[in-house]
Amino acid sequence: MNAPPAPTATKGTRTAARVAGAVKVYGAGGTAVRALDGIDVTFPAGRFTAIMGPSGSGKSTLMHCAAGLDTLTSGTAFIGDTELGTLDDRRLTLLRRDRIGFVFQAFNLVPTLTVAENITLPMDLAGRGRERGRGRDRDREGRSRRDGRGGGRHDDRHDGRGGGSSGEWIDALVDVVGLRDRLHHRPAELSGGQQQRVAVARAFAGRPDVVFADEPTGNLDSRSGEEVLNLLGRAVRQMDRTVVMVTHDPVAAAHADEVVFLADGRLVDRMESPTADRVLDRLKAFDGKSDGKSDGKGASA
Ligand SMILES: Nc1ncnc2c1ncn2[C@@H]1O[C@H](COP(=O)(O)OP(=O)(O)OP(=O)(O)O)[C@@H](O)[C@H]1O
Repeated sequence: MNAPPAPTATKGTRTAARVAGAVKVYGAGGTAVRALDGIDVTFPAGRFTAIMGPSGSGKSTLMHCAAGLDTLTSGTAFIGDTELGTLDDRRLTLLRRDRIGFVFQAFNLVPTLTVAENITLPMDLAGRGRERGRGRDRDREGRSRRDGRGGGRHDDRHDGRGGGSSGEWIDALVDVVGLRDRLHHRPAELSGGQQQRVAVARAFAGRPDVVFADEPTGNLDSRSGEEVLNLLGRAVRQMDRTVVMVTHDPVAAAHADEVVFLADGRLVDRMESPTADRVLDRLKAFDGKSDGKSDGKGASA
């Protein structure tokens, strides 16, 4: 077997998600809104990408269509090699469950379950034979790197460890999110930042192809928000995960490897290695342009 490539060599070479020619029109006739106006964008695996743009520029619509939560009016959306438009509702639901993680502004934890139970909930609901999940994941990732997740097969599901290599993964996640001493608490006993860290751990628990985060720090104070953003960054850089995050906040976007900018339903710019100041400057430039005539590429319904 070939030696696994160095992590940097794999960066940006696999595609976690992409849309091509993406158009989304809400409504019809005179009241139609063209929320996406022909977007081509690729979200590389193993990267943290932020989606930014003025209010109403189509960020959430892009995320929802890329994640299979909503359908495009025309164009295509892919998770890996799977074109979402070819899936019936059932297969789309399974794809979302098995291959995508979500983090929303509201933490959406189940109040009656412990932290550990919340983290493993999607896998438990799926009744995912951990064997099945593990095999699929291994097949997918084995191409690019050795996962080193083999191991014991004991199954103590609700202590946050789980069984076998999935358990080792959950175990590592619990440490990354810093929740080891909170595993048996209920969400109401946690701060907002801690609750969002549980939601982040839950999103990554099934080792999805990509985690989509929609304003994940919107309900948090800046310090807790910073912790959650650091966490997303660590998951990408230390655990080879993929994150696509919608945000209004240049400071949040600066945690990403790359920022894609939308304006009037179009992709207007990309920025590698962003800083908050550069992102802010770029947004100001849009504001100047979008007051009035946008940048000449404005969406028309
Ligand atoms: N369900 C809907 N029905 C009709 N129009 C919609 C719907 N959802 C979004 N829109 C419109 O589509 C456009 C893009 O909305 P979207 O929420 O994607 O933008 P956004 O960049 O995420 O905005 P914000 O930053 O304010 O959340 C807006 O003009 C919005 O009013």
